[in-house]
Amino acid sequence: MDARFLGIPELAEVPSTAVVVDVMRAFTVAAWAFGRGAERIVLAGSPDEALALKARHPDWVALKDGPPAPGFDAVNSPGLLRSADLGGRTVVQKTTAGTVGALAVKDAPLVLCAGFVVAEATARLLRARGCDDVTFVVTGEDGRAEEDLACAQYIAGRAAGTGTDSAGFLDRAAGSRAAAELTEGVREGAHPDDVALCLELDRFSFAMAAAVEDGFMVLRPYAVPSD
Ligand SMILES: O=C(O)[C@H](CS(=O)(=O)O)OP(=O)(O)O
Ligand SMILES: [Mg+2]
Repeated sequence: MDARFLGIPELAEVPSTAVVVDVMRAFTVAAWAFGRGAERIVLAGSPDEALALKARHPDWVALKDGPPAPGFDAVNSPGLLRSADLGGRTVVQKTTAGTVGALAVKDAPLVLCAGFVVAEATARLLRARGCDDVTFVVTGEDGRAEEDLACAQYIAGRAAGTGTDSAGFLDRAAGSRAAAELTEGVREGAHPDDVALCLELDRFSFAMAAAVEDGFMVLRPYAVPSD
């Protein structure tokens, strides 16, 4: 497999297959939302767009990163979301890195969003589709976020079938700046279990695929058959 690892500012062309990685915390949160029953996640381009969607659809669940904010129902924390009942709900998500990365590749024919919690399912889907040219979007810190790069490289290894061992990749993520900021309380809207939840390898068996629907980038769980 031909894999490249790019930060959001480096995305010059539309990739044929994009895997957008945000371990801490957007796509760990997205996976938990599906795990708690959400039907779909609309990826919003701005807080104002998220609030406008919420105003039009009061039953939708508006979520953004940072501290709790007026008009939003939830924050970007797996620890805080894991007990929510989201059965059948539509979630609107806006974050600093993850949702921005997915929107940056919205024209790609296949867009997967991933973190360690859906790593194997994502790799399995890449294998099943025979994707041999994959752009990994390393969303954090303009492509330098260690947790996202480690996860992207891990998924690439698994997709290539090289028998990649997870331990070193998870250690890199555990030692990342994002993990430290979450642990030290620098990032707002956090739960003490967030880092551990973001490092829970293959917590979920589905992958997550995003596509444009009615003008919006919509993320849905994707059941991947075992190979
Ligand atoms: O909520 C997060 O952890 C981050 C926010 S920031 O990087 O601390 O500003 O957003 P994400 O898009 O999930 O990386
Ligand atoms: Mg992040």
